[in-house]
Formats: sequence, structure tokens, C-alpha cells
Amino acid sequence: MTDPIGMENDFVLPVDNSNGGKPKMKQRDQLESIIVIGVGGAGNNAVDYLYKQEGYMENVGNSVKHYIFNTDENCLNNLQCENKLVLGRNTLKGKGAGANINVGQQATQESIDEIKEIVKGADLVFITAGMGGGTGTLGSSVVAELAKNEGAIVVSLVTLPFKYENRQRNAFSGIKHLYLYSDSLIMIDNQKIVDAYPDYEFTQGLDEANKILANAISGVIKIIRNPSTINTDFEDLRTVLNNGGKSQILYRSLEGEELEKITTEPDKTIDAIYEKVTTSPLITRSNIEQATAFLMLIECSSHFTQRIMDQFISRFTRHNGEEISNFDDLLDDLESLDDEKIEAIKNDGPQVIFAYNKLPDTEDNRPRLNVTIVATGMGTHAAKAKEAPQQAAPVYREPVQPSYQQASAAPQHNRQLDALTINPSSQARVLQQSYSAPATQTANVQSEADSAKTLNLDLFNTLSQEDQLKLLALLNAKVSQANVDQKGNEEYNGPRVPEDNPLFPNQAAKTETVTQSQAAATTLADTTPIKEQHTFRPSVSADDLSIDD
Ligand SMILES: Nc1nc2c(ncn2[C@@H]2O[C@H](COP(=O)(O)OP(=O)(O)OP(=O)(O)O)[C@@H](O)[C@H]2O)c(=O)[nH]1
Repeated sequence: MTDPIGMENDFVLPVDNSNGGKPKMKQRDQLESIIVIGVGGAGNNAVDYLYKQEGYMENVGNSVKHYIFNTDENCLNNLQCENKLVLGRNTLKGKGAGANINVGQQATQESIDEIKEIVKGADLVFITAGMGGGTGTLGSSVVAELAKNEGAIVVSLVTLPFKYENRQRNAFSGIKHLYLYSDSLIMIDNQKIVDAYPDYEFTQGLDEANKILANAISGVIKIIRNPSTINTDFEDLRTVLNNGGKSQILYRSLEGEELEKITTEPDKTIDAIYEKVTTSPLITRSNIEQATAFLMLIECSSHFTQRIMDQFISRFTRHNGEEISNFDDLLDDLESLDDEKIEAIKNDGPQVIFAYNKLPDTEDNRPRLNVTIVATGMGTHAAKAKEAPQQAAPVYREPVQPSYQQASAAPQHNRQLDALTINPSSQARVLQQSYSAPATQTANVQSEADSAKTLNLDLFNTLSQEDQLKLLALLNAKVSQANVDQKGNEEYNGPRVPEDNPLFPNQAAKTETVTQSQAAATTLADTTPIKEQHTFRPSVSADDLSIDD
């Protein structure tokens, strides 16, 4: 059946490189370890879909290990993938988890030793699962956590249930956990299949979702495995995913009519291509215009000239072609090019790492384009700031206004309070929810001689309520400013390179740190989810406060 809205993808396959030769694969011992794991029925089907695609195993999949995990042994036996693991076999005896997410989680935990062995030494692990069912919903996050503990990049691709299944609560419980252990989480909304393909036969509709999952997986593998004229590799993927924020993987294959006017009306055609690449009828909202880094593989026919490539990539990076004003001056005076001047050069827009491959010409000289994109940084502070460049000081998130602030007027000038300084580099354990701090907590107060003496925060309770309000308001302002300074430096200079940003620290550990600190002292304006909190929260503890007398 033809695609009714003309937007779905062909399958991703490697292409000949521009020299006309076959792509040369790396030697086996040079290869990163890539593993694809399908957990539960939907996850198993997505891996099976990959298997069945003509050319996938020969061209992409052979250097990758594929596994299907399920509590339901029958389901495993009906699929082609030969690496199968029955989860919780001792307890469930090969029967399914019966839509019970706790049963699925326990079954997966029962098989933890086998899973650890499978993900041992992995560099990149793709996990696919259907959210809402018993096995994949929480089983996937158990697998993701084990993979992350191995130091792997974890890319999770999941489906959200149809509305009529009434499994949304389970589904979001799964997403919440999986998000913690995933460097990238791609969600396909099954309900959107109904809207986009209402007349498709049921399984054919499901396959449209499976196709997107499969394309995302094979597209990323291609980006890091296949040599091209301009090459990208695993480390590029690591850099881009290390950029933080939400990420999205997009793939689109276009040709014929869709690109007919690429040489005569490039602007219009590029707008149309952009629209098609960035909107998929099934993937949940991507907000790709907020991305702060892109990894792209562009495979295209000779119609894509230098000028058209410039226009096309700039469409994503929002680069408007304006010259950097002082660029020539800098070039003319290289001898005086010091660190300060280099620091002042603005990288205006998201970073792009791209691979390029020329597609062989067809007999009828049809324009062709395959584009695979990993976009990251959506929903981050930097991305928001790009949307609102007029803001003088970037704001990470809308803090919930604490009640004490709503009640108080703007803080009055107070020499002692004004001199308050904050060390923004410490972990988040902010101010007490109530004004009375535990007697054990202290703040450092600096005398004029700059020697620190200690103020017991019990003293805080001796202040009048008005002074307490002033102090708290001022602290909050200082925290925001410190955060702005710190994050501004880190995030406005483009994506962080791995050296600056420890690679994928154990997310579980992160969560624990924040949870402990939350227990120690509840933050004043705290309604942010744990992961976001870890990333964006102002970081100040009572121990980090000092007051210049
Ligand atoms: N797109 C797509 N979605 C599927 C497919 N199979 C199942 N789903 C969805 O995934 C959800 C979970 O179903 P399964 O993966 O079969 O469930 P499970 O994780 O194996 O859990 P149990 O069957 O309870 O052991 C369902 O509610 C469906 O919404 C599929 O082949 N394609």
C-alpha cells in the first residue's frame, strides 16, 4: 500500500562512497561494541523488523549484536533473531508478565547476571520496548541501567500505548525510569498511527512505527560505522549526545517530485525538506528548533551543490549567513590574536558535525536525498536562551515563586546582606523550607579582615521576620546570578566537549546525590523532576554562603 501522506521513509541502507568504491568497514578489532536489545513484545517486534529488512544484516547489522528479551518464551520462539533471553524463567516459567509492570521488573532483575554478561564492555546500546505492557515498561530501564553502568551510550526507543488501551500511567512510569538511564529517548506515539494511517491494516500500521524505530537505529549505526567523504564516527556521537538536554533522531529519504525544484527554487524546496525532516506523523514533539548540537549524515545526488548544502544545513542551524563583523580584522592582525579575542568570537548557533556522501546518479538524473540527524540539547537552558536572545540574563527554568517572595517587597539595600557571596560549584542543598534551620547547619561569615568565622544558623531565627525575608530574597537572587554566571559560561560557548564534561556519569548516582540532598534540606522552589533538577538547579548549600562583614 502506498504511503497516504507521502512522508514515510524508505529503509536506511549504506551507499557507495563518492569515489565510486564500496564503503570500507573498519577492522573488526577497531569496532565499537554496538548492541541492539528489544525488551518485551513491542521491543522484540522492532528488532525483528530490523532483521527482516532487505540488506540490513549484510550492510549494517552484521557488525552489531542483536538480542530479544521477553518473559514470554513463545513470543521469542516465533521471531528470527537468534539471541534470545527468557526473563525470569525460574519464576515465570516462560509465561508473560500479564501486563503487570512489577512482575516484568522482577523477572528482568532475576535475569540480571545474564544481562550484565550481554552488555559487558558495550559502547552503544539501543533498547527498544513498548511502554505500558508488563515486561518492557520497567524491564527496559533495568537493562538501560546495567548498560549505563558499563559506560555505554544508551539510546532508548519506545512506543507509547494507544489511548484505548488505558495504559498511560504504566507507560509514564516506565518513561520516567528509562529517561534516567538514557542518553537519548525517542518516543513514538501509537495513537498517532490511527491518525496518520487510519485505513491501514492493523499490523501494517504497527509496522510504520517499527519502521521508524528501525530507521533510527540503523541510521545511527550508519553515521558511526560507514566511511564517507566527510566522515563521522562514534566519538562524534558521544560528543553530540554529551551535549545534554533532550535528543531526537530523525531520518528522511526523499526523491523525485519532492526535490524536483531543488536547483530552480532552492529556498522553497529547502523549506519543504526541512518540514518533512523535522515532522514525523508518529514521533512525539521534537522541538528541533531548540537543538544546540547536530550530528548529521547527508547522502545526496550531485544536485546538492555547495550553495544548496549551505542553505540546507543553515536551515537547521539557524545561521542566517551574516558575516561575523570582526572576522576580517582578526585575520588581518593575527599577531595580536590573544585568548581574550578568541573567547570573544561567538559561535552563533548550534554546533554541527556532519558526514557527507554523494549518491550515485540515476539514469534519469533524479535529485535524491537521505538525511539522518541526531539533534540534542532541546529543552536546555542554552536552547531556551536562543529562542529569546533579547533577554539580558538567561533563565534556566521558571522557578515556582516561593511564598515568602510573593509576600515580600523587593529586597531593601542592606550592606551586610549585599556582601553575601556564594560558591556556585557545590551540590544543591539550598535553603530550608521553613526559616528555622537545624542547629547543626552553619554558614561561613567573613570578617573585614577576610577571615572566615562561623555563624550558627540558629541566629537566623533570632532575626525579625522582615530581615529573614530580606535575607532569603537576597540569597535567591544571588543563587540565580551565580547560576547564570556559571551556566552562562558553560553553555553559551556551544556544546561541551567530553573533556569538560565527565562522560555519562552514573545516572543512578546522580539521582541519589540529589535525593539525599533533598532529604537534607528541601529546596524552596522545588517542583522540578529529579533529572532536570540535577542538571539545572541552582547549586548552593548553607556551607557555601559567606557574608562580607
Ligand atoms: N508500534 C508497536 N507497538 C506495539 C507492538 N506490540 C505491542 N505494542 C505496544 O506496546 C505495548 C506493550 O506491549 P508488549 O510489548 O507486547 O508488552 P510486554 O512488555 O511484552 O508485556 P507483557 O505482554 O505484559 O508481558 C502495547 O500496549 C502496545 O501499545 C508493535 O509491534 N508495534
